[in-house]
Amino acid sequence: MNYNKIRLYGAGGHAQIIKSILIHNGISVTDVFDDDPALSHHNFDKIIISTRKEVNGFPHKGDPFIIAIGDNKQRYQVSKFLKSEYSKAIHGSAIIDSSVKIGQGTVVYAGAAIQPNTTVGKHVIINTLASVDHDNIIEDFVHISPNATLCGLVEIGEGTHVGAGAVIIPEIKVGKWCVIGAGAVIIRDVPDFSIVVGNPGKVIKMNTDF
Ligand SMILES: CC(=O)SCCNC(=O)CCNC(=O)[C@H](O)C(C)(C)COP(=O)(O)OP(=O)(O)OC[C@H]1O[C@@H](n2cnc3c(N)ncnc32)[C@H](O)[C@@H]1OP(=O)(O)O
Repeated sequence: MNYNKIRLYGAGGHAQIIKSILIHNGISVTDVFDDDPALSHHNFDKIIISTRKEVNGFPHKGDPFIIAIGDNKQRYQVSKFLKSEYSKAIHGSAIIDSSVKIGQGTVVYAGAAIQPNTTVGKHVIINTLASVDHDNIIEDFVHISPNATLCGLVEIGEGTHVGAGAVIIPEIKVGKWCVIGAGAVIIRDVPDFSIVVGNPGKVIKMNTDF
């Protein structure tokens, strides 16, 4: 479904990029909510402060949302509380093959490329100039950072953050809620919850934050 009005949950630095994409695409941002005013970006003047605990008072019904929060765990948590429809924000310069499937709540930034037969889940971030090649499976709540390169037949598990400029060679499976460090080169499968850095990528610790 195409919407011409969208609400944002989150008013930080990541949210301002989503706002910019929506405006370029001719979509109005009707309301912006945040539960942590200290982190809001100066680009947002009117923010409705709300907390996730006010589930009953929150205006779940209305224009669809994008959860405009860069942190994967936070996006996941908000999605569990927010009982609304979701939309997407896709920059006009992104190159996305017509066979690609993209879930609701996902954002694709300037210059990103997504090649044939790739599936991108819900509430995913494909950041600026990221290259996601053919036959990838990107699960929900993933973030592929700027300039990261995912070769063909790569799988990225739920909630994993692939850092800026990381490279993942073909046919690699990265587990869920992992962090791939900036600039890492991943040449072997990565177990769930791993934090991996370096070339070749090595697990340095486990993600205990989830
Ligand atoms: C638009 C945007 O901004 S999108 C956001 C994109 N963000 C990113 O790409 C950030 C990705 N995050 C990283 O690379 C982080 O450094 C992490 C998550 C891998 C590690 O962070 P932390 O858990 O805080 O680990 P910490 O900084 O303590 O480093 C642990 C060790 O790993 C090393 N290390 C950390 N990151 C890297 C890296 N990217 N490459 C190589 N080594 C690294 C450190 O030097 C340190 O080594 P030492 O123990 O020998 O001193």
